[in-house]
Amino acid sequence: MAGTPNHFQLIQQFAVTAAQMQAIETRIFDAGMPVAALMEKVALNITRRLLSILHSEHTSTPIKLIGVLVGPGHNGGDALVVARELYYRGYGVLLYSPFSQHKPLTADHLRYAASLGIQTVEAIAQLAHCDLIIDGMFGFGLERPIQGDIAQIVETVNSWHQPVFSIDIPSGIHTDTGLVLGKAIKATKTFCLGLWKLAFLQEQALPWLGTSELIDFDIPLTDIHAVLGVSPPLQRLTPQWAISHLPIPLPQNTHKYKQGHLLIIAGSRRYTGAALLSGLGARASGVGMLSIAVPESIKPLLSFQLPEALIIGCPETELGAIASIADHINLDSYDAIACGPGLTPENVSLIQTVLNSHRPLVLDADGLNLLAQLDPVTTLSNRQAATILTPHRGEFKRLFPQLNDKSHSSMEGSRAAARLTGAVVILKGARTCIATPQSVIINPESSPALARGGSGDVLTGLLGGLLATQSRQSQPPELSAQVAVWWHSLAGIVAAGDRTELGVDAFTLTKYLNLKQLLTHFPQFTPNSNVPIYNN
Ligand SMILES: NC(=O)C1=CN([C@@H]2O[C@H](COP(=O)(O)OP(=O)(O)OC[C@H]3O[C@@H](n4cnc5c(N)ncnc54)[C@H](O)[C@@H]3O)[C@@H](O)[C@H]2O)[C@@H](O)CC1
Ligand SMILES: Nc1ncnc2c1ncn2[C@@H]1O[C@H](COP(=O)(O)OP(=O)(O)O)[C@@H](O)[C@H]1O
Ligand SMILES: [K+]
Repeated sequence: MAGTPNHFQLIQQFAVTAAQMQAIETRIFDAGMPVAALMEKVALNITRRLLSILHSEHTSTPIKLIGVLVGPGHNGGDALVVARELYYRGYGVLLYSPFSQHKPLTADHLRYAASLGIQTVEAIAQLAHCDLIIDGMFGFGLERPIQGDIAQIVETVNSWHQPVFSIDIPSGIHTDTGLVLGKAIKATKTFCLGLWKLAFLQEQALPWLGTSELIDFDIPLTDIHAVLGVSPPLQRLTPQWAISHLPIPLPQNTHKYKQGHLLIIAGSRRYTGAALLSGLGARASGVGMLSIAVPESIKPLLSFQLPEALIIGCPETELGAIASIADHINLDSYDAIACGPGLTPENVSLIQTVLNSHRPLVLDADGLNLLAQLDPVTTLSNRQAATILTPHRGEFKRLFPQLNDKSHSSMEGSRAAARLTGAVVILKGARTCIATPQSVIINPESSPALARGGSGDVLTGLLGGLLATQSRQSQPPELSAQVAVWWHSLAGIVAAGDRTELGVDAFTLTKYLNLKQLLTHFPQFTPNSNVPIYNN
């Protein structure tokens, strides 16, 4: 039935540590699934996917000979089953295992492979002429840094040019932190097994993971819930979730004010474009009414570019920043306020006025830099209405110097900031985290095409618009944050697909926010379908 998620779609929302994955596997084994049977199932699923890639993708060299790195544990066991299957499908296969000891199941598969006549080589150099390398050295059982001979092997493989497909995780990457333990295989593609591991959500791991995909092996949802809880505090943001919470279709009897009225406070004589880009982001959100407060001198430009918006000219400072909110503006009459892009850090009293309002508020860019000059924790804790902060790493450090611990991941940092302030914290980057005091949701897919001036301003407008509409419908602010982050990054991905990663300036990005065009990529999901995130 359309809109009913299947197992593969349902498990996309979870992310696990090595310990959680082990606990889930233990439950499966305790319930009676034989370890060897599960290994066979997992590896056959990997093989099926691998073969479909080998048959469909145009590689510069046809893949005939495949080198397989075999570790001492069950990651090595998986690799050996894959190797055996590839051998039977007619591929040349060379095994290399630089370990004297293997777990019993892995040792059995190694022995069986030898009995079939699959060749084992004695030196890594003998794999140099393989067309593809499969990395089955270490998975989530990596427990100490890779050193010595194994480190040399990893370096040698990384110096080659053929594709490398890693099983579960590139060997050497820590499953939880995504950090390199000593040395790590640089994969072209990684087949993550069963459930997404935390490393796949950590920016530092991205250069090693290559493209990544999940290989499902039907882990029962009851086991996942038993280990992670029914509402896990850490989740992945999925298209299904975001699409099901888009505020469409509109009620037939709605009117423009019911669809929310957003006030954007942005821009200066120096940063005109920031106000415009936020306005265009808000336009794409479909918000019912849009007002934009800017310094008087840039009002004509905004009026020309956004004819549907109400542009409010404000008194300005000598340098062309907003000096004060125009007298006739009642901040509390809007459904939401988005404040910050292009303001300049000149006027702290402006941000104080905005913070004193009783409306849901998005603070971005100079709005955050101005907030940093106040006491952010006390100021935000005292706010009556919802606040959403959208810092990038630099702004985050200025706002929360007390959380500036380099060992903190984005997920830990954003969660700590949300707990300190009560705000929703969107910590932007390649893997944007959306934190509330209770939970963190991470956007697992984006495009580096967005790493470009002005794309954050677009997000602020889009988010502000959604917040104005959805707060009218009593939706929690984090929901608007999640939908906006997903929508914005999908626009970046699709735009980069059409125009290359260099072709996505912020203005072009606003054109790609066209929802109809974006939804064609997910015909299986229905907007506003109210699917609970932990539906099973
Ligand atoms: N039971 C199964 O068949 C399943 C297997 N899976 C596979 O099993 C893997 C986990 O298996 P294991 O728990 O055996 O762990 P691994 O195969 O990841 O590695 C553990 C082995 O490596 C050794 N080791 C760890 N760090 C080392 C280092 N730095 N240098 C040298 N040796 C080191 C350990 O002593 C141990 O022998 C997963 O990543 C996955 O590939 C699961 O994905 C699915 C279910
Ligand atoms: N490497 C990357 N991959 C994916 N998205 C990125 C990357 N770098 C930045 N982004 C996204 O681009 C946007 C940049 O926002 P921001 O830094 O505020 O830029 P600006 O202030 O110029 O508008 C954010 O949404 C961020 O998540
Ligand atoms: K691996």
